[in-house]
This record gives sequence, C-alpha cells and structure tokens, in this order.
Amino acid sequence: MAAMITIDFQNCTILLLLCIFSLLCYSLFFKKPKNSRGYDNLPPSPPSLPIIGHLHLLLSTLTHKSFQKISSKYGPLLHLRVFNVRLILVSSASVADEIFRLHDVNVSSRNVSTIDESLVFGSSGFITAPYGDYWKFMKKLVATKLLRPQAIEQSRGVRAEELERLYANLLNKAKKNESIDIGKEAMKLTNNTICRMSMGRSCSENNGEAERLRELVTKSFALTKKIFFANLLHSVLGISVFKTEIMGVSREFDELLEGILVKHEEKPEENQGKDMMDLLLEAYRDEKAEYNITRNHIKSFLLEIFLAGTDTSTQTTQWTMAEIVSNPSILAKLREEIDSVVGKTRMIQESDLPNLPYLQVVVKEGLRMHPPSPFLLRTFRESCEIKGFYVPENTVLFVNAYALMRDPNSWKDPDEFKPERFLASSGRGEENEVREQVMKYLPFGAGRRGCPGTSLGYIFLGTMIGMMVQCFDWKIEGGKVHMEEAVAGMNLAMAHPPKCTPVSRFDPFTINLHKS
Ligand code: HEM
Repeated sequence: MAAMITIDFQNCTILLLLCIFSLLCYSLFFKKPKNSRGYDNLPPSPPSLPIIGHLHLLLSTLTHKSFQKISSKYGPLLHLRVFNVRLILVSSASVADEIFRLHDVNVSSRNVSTIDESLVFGSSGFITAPYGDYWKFMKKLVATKLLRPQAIEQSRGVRAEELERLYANLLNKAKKNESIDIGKEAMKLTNNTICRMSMGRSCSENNGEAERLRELVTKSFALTKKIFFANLLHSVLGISVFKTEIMGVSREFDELLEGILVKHEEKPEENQGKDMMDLLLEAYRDEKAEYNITRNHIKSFLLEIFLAGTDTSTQTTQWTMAEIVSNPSILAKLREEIDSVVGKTRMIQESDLPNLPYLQVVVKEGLRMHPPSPFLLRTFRESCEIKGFYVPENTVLFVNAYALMRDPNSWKDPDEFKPERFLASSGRGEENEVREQVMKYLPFGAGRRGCPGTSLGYIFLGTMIGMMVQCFDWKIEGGKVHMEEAVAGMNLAMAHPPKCTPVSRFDPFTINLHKS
C-alpha cells in the first residue's frame, strides 16, 4: 500500500502542545504498573517515538490507513502506546474472531469519560454507557420494541414518503439541469426519516425542526474527533477541555428535544401509532421496570440514534453511488435487475429489496470498501490473553474494520469494487472457517455492542441507491469521480464529493397518473 501518511497543521499544533505537557507528566507516564506480571509478553509493537509513543500515527489525517500500513508491515495484532495509554490494534479476521468469540463481554464497554450534565457525550448516553444494568435494559428495549422488525415494518409508510420526497427533489433538479451533492440529499432523507420514526409527525421538514436537528447533528459530528482524543488521553487532556463547546451543543439539543417530549406528553393522540419517544416514555413511567430511566436518558438516546444512523447511511450512499457511476457495467447490470423486477411503472419500494440480489451485493460491497466507521473502539475491562499474548486491563481496543475488509489474505483484489464476490461465497465450510468468514466483514461491528440499526441501515441504502439508479441517469461534473478519502468527525467521508446532475429516465408518478 503506497499511501503516504500526511499530518495536518492543526494536528501538529496539538502534537507540540502535548509534547510540552508530556514532559511535565514524565514521571506519571513511566510509573511501573502495580502488577507487571505478563508485561514481557505483550503483542509486538512497531518502533515508537520517545514519550509520545505512537501518537503520530493516530494524528495522521487518515488514521485507518496509517494503521493499515503498520499492520501490513508488523502484523495483525499489535501493541501501541500513546503516552501512558495502551492500545491493541487488530487488523485480521482471525484475531477479531478470537476476541469476539472468547472475550466479548470483556470488550463490551467503550470506557468513554463523559460530562455528567451533557446530553452529547454525557453520562446518560447509550453508546457511551459501560456494559452494565442501564446498557442491558436499553439494549433489550431496542431489540424488543424500538427497532424490532415489527416496529420497522410499522414505519414503512414514513420511509416511503421520505423516499418520494427525495425523488421529487431530484426530479426538480433534473428539470432545472442543476447539479446536487448526493450526500447532502441523502442526509435530508435519513434525518427526516429518523426524526419521524423516533418523534412522530411533530418533527418534520415543514416546521423547521428537522433542519435544526440536522445542524445540531453536524455540530456534534465536528466535536467527535476532538472528544475522541480527549478521551484517549484523559490522563493528559481530559474531556473537560471541550466542556464549553460540548455544553453549548447539548443545551441546544435539550431545548429542542424537551419541547418535543412535552408535546408528546400533552397530546399523545396527535401521534399516529407509537413512535420511539412514546415507547421510551412508557418505560420512563413504568415504576416496575427493571431499570428506571430518566428524561435525560430518553433525550440522549434519541440524539444518539441521529448521530449513529444518519451520517453512516449518508456516507455509504454517497460512496456507493460514486462507485456505481464510475463502473458503467455495474450500473447497467443493476438497472437491468431493477427494471426487470420492479418495472418502469412504479418506484422501487422496501418490499422489492429481497428480490434484488444484485442491488444487495452492490450495497454490501460499498460498505466493505468504504465503511463509514473504519474503527470499532472498545476497552478491555480485564486483563486477558489474545493469540498467546498478554493484554493488560484497561487497554483500548482498536479493531481496524477498514483494514480487515481490505485484507488481501481474506479478499481477492481487495481494492477493487466487485459486488460479484458476495454472490460467489457459499458460506459452507468448517465451523472455524465460517466464523472467520463472518469476522472478515465488519461494517456494522461485532458482538453485543454491534450495531442495532443494521436492518434499518440496509433499508436506507437499498431504497435510496435503488431509486437513484432506477429513475435517473447521472452526469458527473468534470466527467470523473475522485475517490480520495477524508475523515469527517470519526467517519470516513469523500474528500471530493462529486457534483452530479440527475437526468430523468422516467417519472413513475406521471406514468401512474396517465393510467388512472
Ligand atoms: C449504513 C448504516 C450504518 C452503519 C454502517 C453502522 C455502523 C455501526 C458501527 C460500526 C457501530 C459500532 C459497533 C461496534 O462497536 O461493534 C454502530 C453502533 C451503533 N449503531 Fe449503527 N450503523 C448504521 C446505521 C445505524 C442506524 C440506522 C441506527 C439506528 C437508527 C444505528 C444505531 C446504532 C447504535 C445505537 C449503536 C451503538 C450500539 C451500542 O453501543 O450498543 N446505526 N453502528
């Protein structure tokens, strides 16, 4: 892999400040662990710099690539150090399999330090919650109520309306011959849909609340990278360095969500069916519940659903559409499938997805090559042994899902967009082999803390990409898509999102109008 490690200037300043600070903390960093048994059997470690250790690798603009590069040189299980913080870097399916098979509970916390009173990265968060009573209660609520298949089915109409809204917007642009940024358009759909699924009709594009939420979600994303570093270096930096910024965003969210919460409490009959907020309020009022959640738990959870569900689906749609329009034979094959299954008299809908196997593998390949979350981040709560090496307690676990899904030992031509690879795999073989096969594909994470929104994510991607391919041709500004990567917040984004002009192939709604 010939990728260069580039360091941006803002990060250099942080690096310099940290170096100075680290000198002051020298004695702390080199304090010997109380129980140093096993420390002579840590996983291999690539050469590091004095004091800062491997910080320079973390600060590179594309951390997943610099980590991929050192892993391909030094091995799939590495021990890194950033000041006195220990990290384990995993880049192969075989190591990931051992961790999630034998040590899943041990790595089921993210050990994020939080600001108590904040809704963003606060102590009432679900994503940041340690593996314990609150997380278990919410996970059960998510699996049995909030995101269970029947709940997803009930909100099908909301998603169909939002898909039509996106279609109408694209058609309007096509008529005016105007270009769009696919990511921005997809973001509106995911945001509006999650807004309506979680908070009902009271939060729609029409009353400006969706737009306000979108802005707040974007502000929170901008904070994630800073908070990630502050967390990692909590003994040096601490999350409170960014407290003012975090609390500013938190207060805005609080005002917006509290308003919607009160509306739900006052006029429950206005909501059509139960949305997530109703179900969360039920749990909040239930005195006999296994865990008594608070209003802050409700608000934090709703906010996290936005953070976890919108940008991930949006980035993947943008990347996958970029791959499709750059590969005319894939576009032709995909369109042929959609035209033959769905036809040209109506728009693709969710119920078509199981009958569109090629669309499904195109989406899977988009997620393999461009996982929106390139890392899975956890913490080893207790010391353990991985592949015969000692891992001390409180070590941070970095699973480089990006490297794993481009590992040449697991994937043929890993850097090429080849959806057919998923059609070929039989899934049969030895038990160990099958498990490792599962672990080589991790866009939604793994184990207990894996993504609970996987089915919804696949629906968003399948319907958005399916509709854009079915109803439009695409003209690319400059004639070529540039596939360079960038990191937005903690997510993998396109460095140069293409400007594309939709060209209408047919209008399924006009066709139906003429027929009736
Ligand atoms: C393309 C779409 C999506 C992708 C690629 C994605 C990916 C991920 C990944 C990699 C994780 C971390 C898993 C781990 O640590 O093992 C995660 C966690 C999570 N995701 Fe998703 N996600 C997507 C869509 C969604 C949607 C639509 C929702 C909800 C509406 C959602 C809700 C969550 C939540 C709540 C967590 C935290 C789970 C926990 O800590 O227990 N995600 N997601």
